[in-house]
Amino acid sequence: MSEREAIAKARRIVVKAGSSSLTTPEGTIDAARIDALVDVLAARRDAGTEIVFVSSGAIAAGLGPLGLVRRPPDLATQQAAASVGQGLLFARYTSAFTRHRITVGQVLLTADDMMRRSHHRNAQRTLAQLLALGVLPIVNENDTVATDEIRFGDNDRLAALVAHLTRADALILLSDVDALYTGDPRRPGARRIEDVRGPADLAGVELGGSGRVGTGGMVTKVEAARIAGVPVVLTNAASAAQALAGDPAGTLFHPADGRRRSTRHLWLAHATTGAGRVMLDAGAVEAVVRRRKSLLPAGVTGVEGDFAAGDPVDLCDPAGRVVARGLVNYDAAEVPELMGRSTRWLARELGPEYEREIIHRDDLVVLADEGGRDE
Ligand SMILES: Nc1ncnc2c1ncn2[C@@H]1O[C@H](COP(=O)(O)OP(=O)(O)O)[C@@H](O)[C@H]1O
Ligand SMILES: N[C@@H](CCC(=O)OP(=O)(O)O)C(=O)O
Repeated sequence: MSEREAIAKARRIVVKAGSSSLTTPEGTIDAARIDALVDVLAARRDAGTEIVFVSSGAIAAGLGPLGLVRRPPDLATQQAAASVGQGLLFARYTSAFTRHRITVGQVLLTADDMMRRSHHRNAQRTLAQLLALGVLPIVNENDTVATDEIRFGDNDRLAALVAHLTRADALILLSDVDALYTGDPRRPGARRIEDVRGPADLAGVELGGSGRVGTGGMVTKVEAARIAGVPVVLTNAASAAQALAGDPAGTLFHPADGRRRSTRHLWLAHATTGAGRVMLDAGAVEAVVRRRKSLLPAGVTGVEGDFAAGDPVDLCDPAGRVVARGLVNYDAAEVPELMGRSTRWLARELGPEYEREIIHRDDLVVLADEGGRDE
């Protein structure tokens, strides 16, 4: 079965629509386009496929009501716009889907919900229960509380992680361009790309920035396709029906073979940046990278940055190369006192709570797997 056929037959699909497909240049909801898209999603739902809809547009839809003409640069005004726009957006979805007798449920996620184990399980359970109850979940980032440090910003990577979280069979990314091009299609000479089977198909492709109201441009869409682990179609909202039907619309990203990684690990590897750096000696690199062990204080030689317990941090080898990323169990200020010490010594001298590892192996992702990263 081809991947297009697999999309046509998929039992569960995540569909993501970008701000530019849902809002007008005046910063209001584009009711006609929303209704048209809802008709397409409802038709596929009625045919028996579970749909999880990831909708951007909260910030863009809040601009008009606040008298703003363009996306504000500061986070506080973006958060305020999202607060206004998300309510309007969801009200529109509720009435549009109700015409099809489909009940919708609003799910607002933060990056933490993808990363921290307890939050992650919670989000997974909620989405599974909504689907089990026949509800169509409509997901967005919880922009009103997301701060710059813990923010996805774009919904492309969020949609890819939601595809993992819900074990969807396919991901459809709807934008204001009908496909991926060899360069920004607003400039002459850009050619359309039908299929992306691996990094070689992206060699020389210029992944430009976003359009009028979107975030991330093509970079985050290609990143989303890389981490989704299922077939991904990138096209415009007007071609949503063809994309869902498995017809040749937009660009098809074929999933890479190989083991599927957990959503949390994908998030750590692809969607976070380290809040600081922890330097490892050669023995610790060997333990973490080769033997997939937890990072113990004994193998730490230094620390940089001002992170707090629970933050993602980069782990560097003695040459300064980032080899792994993980959720750290200590604040940056605590680490120097623990470095080079055995956990037994620390427990005896400082108390049993210091027996814990710097990073537990379940909270670690080895970036050397990805060919390493020099940062
Ligand atoms: N190589 C490329 N192929 C297609 N579109 C591109 C490319 N480089 C940049 N773009 C631009 O990316 C924009 C879509 O990204 P974005 O504005 O973030 O969309 P959305 O709001 O749908 O997420 C398009 O308007 C397009 O002009
Ligand atoms: N969560 C944000 C999404 C930000 C954004 O612009 O995303 P996108 O249009 O998908 O590139 C919102 O609803 O405004």
